[in-house]
Amino acid sequence: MISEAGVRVKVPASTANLGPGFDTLGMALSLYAWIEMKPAKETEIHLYGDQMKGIPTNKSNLIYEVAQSVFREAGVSLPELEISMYSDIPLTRGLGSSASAIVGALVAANELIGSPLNQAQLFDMATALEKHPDNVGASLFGGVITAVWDGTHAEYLRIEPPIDLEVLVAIPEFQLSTSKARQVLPEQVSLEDAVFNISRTSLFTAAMASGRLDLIRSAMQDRLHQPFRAPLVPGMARILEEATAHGALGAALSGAGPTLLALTDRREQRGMELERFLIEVLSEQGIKARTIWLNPCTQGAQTLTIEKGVKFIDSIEGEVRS
Ligand SMILES: Nc1ncnc2c1ncn2[C@@H]1O[C@H](COP(=O)(O)OP(=O)(O)OP(=O)(O)O)[C@@H](O)[C@H]1O
Ligand SMILES: N[C@@H](CCO)C(=O)O
Repeated sequence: MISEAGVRVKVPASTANLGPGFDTLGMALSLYAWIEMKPAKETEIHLYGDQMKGIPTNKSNLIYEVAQSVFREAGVSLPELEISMYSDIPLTRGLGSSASAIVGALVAANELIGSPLNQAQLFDMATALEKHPDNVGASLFGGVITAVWDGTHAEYLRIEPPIDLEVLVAIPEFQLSTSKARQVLPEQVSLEDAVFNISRTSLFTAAMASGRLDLIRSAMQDRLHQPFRAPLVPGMARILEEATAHGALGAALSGAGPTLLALTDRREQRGMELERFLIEVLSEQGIKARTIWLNPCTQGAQTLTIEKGVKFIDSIEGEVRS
């Protein structure tokens, strides 16, 4: 049954890899995008917020295309849609903007036609579109996700993030597409490096599950992608090496970058020092960056009630401010 009133979905940003868990680990973050979808006579796409610049407003828009893939899968025809989107998630910076758009569109489109697809089907579709399950798993389910993908089917386990875990991100002004950041990776790795990463990914997952923040420092080391991506983000190698001396539990490139992410223990209160360190190192390399303190987001994509008579952007602005 199609909802004529439309649906609204709020979806979190995410960070992928968390150091060693390349294409495997993800964590949802308290930075959001909102998507509203309604049946329409003629397709209209309204994009709001500074982050949406340059995104197409015709049927080539990712949200529209993903929605149509849900309708095809469910055997429903709904070619004309009114889509509104507001996002605080910066594009092409390593905070899962494409994953949040894909997940938001899948969840909204499915809800719009009465939820014929289950969560596992949505996760498989999201992973097939994004090509790896880490960001989409975190945006769909919230929390910390460890996931595998066999090319058809994705499996995951969701871990509740430790309560004292806090996240500092330094978001450089420049963009770095995932495809560019994947092109620099080697096709083969040594057994030694594979073992290095498997052991740390396992330790990170277990540390999250048991609240052992003290293990994060060793667990966040990586040899599979960060060393090769370091030249793309000047200052990154020093930040990854020295962040723990400035109050971080551990640091990583967020997703494919260029955002750098530090995990902290909110009880330790060394945030200012860490923030200054990240900004200074990037600035020495001529890179302007803004920092944001975030929390792990425990809730994945959620459907919100649409208030009658209130414009999309007015109600979202109310929610962003509150
Ligand atoms: N709301 C949206 N509508 C349409 N296209 C979008 C939207 N959000 C993201 N995209 C597309 O996704 C691209 C960014 O994807 P990319 O994987 O390169 O970076 P990211 O998802 O921000 O970072 P990462 O995957 O490293 O966490 C944008 O350039 C844009 O083409
Ligand atoms: N695991 C992916 C995340 C970015 O989408 C990568 O590092 O390329």
